[in-house]
Amino acid sequence: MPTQWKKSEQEFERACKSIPGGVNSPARAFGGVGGHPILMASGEGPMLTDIEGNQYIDYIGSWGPLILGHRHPAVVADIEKALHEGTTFGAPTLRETEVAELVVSAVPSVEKVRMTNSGTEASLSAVRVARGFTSRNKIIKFAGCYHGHVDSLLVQAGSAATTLGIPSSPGVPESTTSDTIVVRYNDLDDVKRAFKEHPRAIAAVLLEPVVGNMGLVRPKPGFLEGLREITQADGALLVFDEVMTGFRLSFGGAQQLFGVTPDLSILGKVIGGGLPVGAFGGRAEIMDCVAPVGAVYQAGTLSGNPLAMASGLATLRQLEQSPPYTTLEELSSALAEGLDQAATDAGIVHTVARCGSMLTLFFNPDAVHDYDVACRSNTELYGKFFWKMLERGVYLPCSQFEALFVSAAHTKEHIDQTVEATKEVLAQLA
Ligand SMILES: Cc1ncc(COP(=O)(O)O)c(C=O)c1O
Ligand SMILES: N[C@H](C=O)CCC(=O)O
Repeated sequence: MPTQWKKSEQEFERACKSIPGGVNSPARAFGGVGGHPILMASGEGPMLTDIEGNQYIDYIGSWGPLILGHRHPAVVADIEKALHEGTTFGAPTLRETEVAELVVSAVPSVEKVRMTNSGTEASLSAVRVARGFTSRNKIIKFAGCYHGHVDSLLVQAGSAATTLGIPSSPGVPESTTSDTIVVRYNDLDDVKRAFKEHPRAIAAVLLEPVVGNMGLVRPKPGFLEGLREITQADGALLVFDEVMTGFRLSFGGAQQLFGVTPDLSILGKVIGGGLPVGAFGGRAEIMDCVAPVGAVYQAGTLSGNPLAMASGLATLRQLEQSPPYTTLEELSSALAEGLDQAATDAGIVHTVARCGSMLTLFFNPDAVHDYDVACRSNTELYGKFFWKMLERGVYLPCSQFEALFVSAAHTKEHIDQTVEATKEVLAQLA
């Protein structure tokens, strides 16, 4: 390790003695780029500072939640206020209703919403509700989509499962995944085939409407609309996992951007503004299946806890009152164009994919529209690119199979600096 990361190396080795792989989530382990993770100490706006004082322009934003950047003053102030009132009561609070009302007003599919502590919890609860509501068991998921570490969905999952080459995890019994049908993203024929094989047996089609977990992959025109038609015709539920895209691609998420309304939505990341939150919501008749109104059991000691609700509420209010989406679009499109041009100038085979403030520079000759194409990317080159960018103070995803996130705290100067660094690095790697 270069000398500026000596302390990180030592501290990471120390962590490995008491934490599996030294990390509390495998996506942070640098498995896709080699070497040790850098331990971070603080964040401010779009910048991260590591434990040795090195600074980075941060394009991770904690893997998506920090759309306003680190320590946005309005978010910090509301968390501090909540902290002084009490961290948890195990009883309903006003903030929970306020967050729920905001989500209902913003997200087209959501008439009622239940809070959880993570996207994983929200996904597993949404699947249970879909099964309870339809009295069917089978679930369609798409190769390369990631919905958290839910047993029944941990099949050909994207994110670190792809980075680390774990197509299906030991510890997940076949009996748990036998009702999971995996089909190809952006391939309506594959979906139709599954419905033909299992008529009126499929509870839900679950997907990331824009995928962030095999790198950024956009839905082809007509794909989401096609899924809406197929599910409606069969009586299956359409479930959008908007943990990454919710409140990021627009205030109403990908469903608002693409004009396709699912039956259920899964939320996380931005909705917690950097504290642990997930949520699932949908039409009232479906959500009323959930206990205590209905019989589908779902619960959580700390669900909707005051600190997380304060952080989420402050973030959502900020997004509603000063929408950053036009600025995010401008910054992100300038970044995508800059990366594209830098790779073209260096003569490096690549393709850039972007939707709003999420994007990926794939070292891949083909437009990436599904998992198989994504997996043909040059991950070795990506690893070299990642480290050289880090040396220049740009913190990118530590895997080819993760998206990069631009925040409202980034400025044109940060984007220009990043593009300059990319030009230098790719010229060296050509
Ligand atoms: C689309 C998607 N769904 C679900 C999850 C799971 O969320 P969490 O990590 O909060 O459990 C993630 C991220 O991890 C995600 O990106
Ligand atoms: N891609 C993952 C989720 O979005 C990254 C976060 C994690 O699993 O730690």
